[in-house]
Amino acid sequence: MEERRGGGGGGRGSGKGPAAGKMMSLNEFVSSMAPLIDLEKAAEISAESEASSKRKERRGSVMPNLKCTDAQTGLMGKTLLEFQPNKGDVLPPHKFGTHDVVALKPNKADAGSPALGQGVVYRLKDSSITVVFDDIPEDGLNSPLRLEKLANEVTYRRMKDALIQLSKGIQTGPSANLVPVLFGENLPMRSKDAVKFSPFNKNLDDSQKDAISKALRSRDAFLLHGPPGTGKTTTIIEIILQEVKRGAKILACAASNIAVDNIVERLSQYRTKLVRLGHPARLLPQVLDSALDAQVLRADNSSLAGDIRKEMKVLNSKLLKAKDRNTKRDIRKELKTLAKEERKRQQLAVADVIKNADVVLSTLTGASSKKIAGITFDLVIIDEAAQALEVACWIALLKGQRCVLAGDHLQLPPTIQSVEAEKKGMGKTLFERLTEGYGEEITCMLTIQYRMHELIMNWSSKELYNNKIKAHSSVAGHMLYDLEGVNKSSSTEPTIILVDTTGCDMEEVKDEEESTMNEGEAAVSIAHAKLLVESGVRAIDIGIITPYSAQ
Ligand SMILES: Nc1ncnc2c1ncn2[C@@H]1O[C@H](COP(=O)(O)OP(=O)(O)OP(=O)(O)O)[C@@H](O)[C@H]1O
Repeated sequence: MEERRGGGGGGRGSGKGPAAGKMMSLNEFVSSMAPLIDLEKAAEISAESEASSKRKERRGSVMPNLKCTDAQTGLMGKTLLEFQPNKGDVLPPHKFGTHDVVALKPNKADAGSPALGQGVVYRLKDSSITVVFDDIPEDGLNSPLRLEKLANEVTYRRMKDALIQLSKGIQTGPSANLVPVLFGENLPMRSKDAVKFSPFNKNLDDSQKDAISKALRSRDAFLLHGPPGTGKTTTIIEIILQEVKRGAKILACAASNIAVDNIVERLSQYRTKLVRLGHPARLLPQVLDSALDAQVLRADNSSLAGDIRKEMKVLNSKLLKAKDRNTKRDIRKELKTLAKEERKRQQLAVADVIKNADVVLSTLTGASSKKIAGITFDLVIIDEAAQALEVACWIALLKGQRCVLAGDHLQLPPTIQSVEAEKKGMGKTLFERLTEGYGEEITCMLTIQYRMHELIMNWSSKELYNNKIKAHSSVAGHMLYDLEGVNKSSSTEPTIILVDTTGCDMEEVKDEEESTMNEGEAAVSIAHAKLLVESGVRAIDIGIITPYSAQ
């Protein structure tokens, strides 16, 4: 049995539901978002590439004058190149991070000149940077080189593609029933009876169990509202396990690689058949075993492909030695047939791994991978959905019949670079839009938090969550001096210290990139951190956060 939420009326196939009118229509969404994607793309590209080479060096998005010091094959057959500075022992100051997409160019090449290769940053040390390339750049590696951080244009193309698909192909696609609900044309539905389940995680609290039961009842869209530390990811893991148990095939996504890896890591503790899509250089080492490339390498079809490659190597050396034209022609023909067979075997191996997986995990943009094109998922789960652009969510949502979005729209929204795109609504998330449109009909909020002392929690609980959050007894009164080796002192006894620096002659200044800093306040933070270390707190357990990079 099924019931429709929102008080009878309207509903699937019967025209507009009551939510229509207050929710944005599909047409409005598509026509307003398309130009905003262009604005955002232009903002990112101009930030990265319009600056002069020297300015980019100063900003740290170009690393000049490097030498290639090591080349290795590894990481699932890909090539790892290590670079070190030509002058001195340490890399210049830079803003490169692991996972960044970079272009390798001759050091003196013009700004727009073609790259020797494009890769992903794999490892960073003070003295070297290691980049993974799918193919080894053929030449130029012996001369001075530079690396340039690239703007990620692919992401914008994928978002545009999702918009195009959304505007035309939705009547027949996997998400044909979901789309009208997410645009307020049909009302959300759920099965009439509560769903009973036997949890895999025996520690779940009542608010988590309630949310899981409601998610399992939902026939289309469900929102899991998780304030900080309330076990949103813990709850998602249980939803995935319960859905797999009842035979669902799931696509689990998040905007960032790190959030996806977090789910992979926690899910790997159970016996779930899962596969993680994405470039191996972008994955945490502890999830590499779940990576598609790793599973493909272990597959039968893949070892057949390997045998074919060996055969091709032998033929290639024969070809080099062959003198007779006819022999050469025959070898080339055979090589062509083998190459075709090798590609087919690789594709079969990939398709097998994906077909056998109950849970496929990727970033939202990664969900546009050809490897899962044409696959329908029973459920699409998006973690950190309140920090993801709605257009990016659609890349994944178009592949699913139902969705669970987990997040907290009362925390920070996604970062938008273009001021105009932000003003025109690009940062409004699907999570927030659905919360406004359907509210509690499709939402469940987790209410017990497992991270903060209750004095820290009280402010946000009161201001943002209607006083509904309770601290679990394991954390409600925990103190720094409860940690092993930490003494009671004036710095470890207080739960919160607010330092008012007004009138202390601590003025803000701007650095050359117009980023703000305040040396006096930095000194206060450092002094406090030192006091904590003197009281026995491990330096590695202290975090210092500031809103500006210069600070
Ligand atoms: N029912 C529970 N019993 C005990 N500990 C729990 C429970 N649920 C969650 N936790 C713990 O609380 C912490 C936060 O959980 P989790 O990472 O799932 O929350 P989250 O809401 O996703 O976090 P974030 O605020 O970072 O988004 C973790 O250390 C987790 O092990």
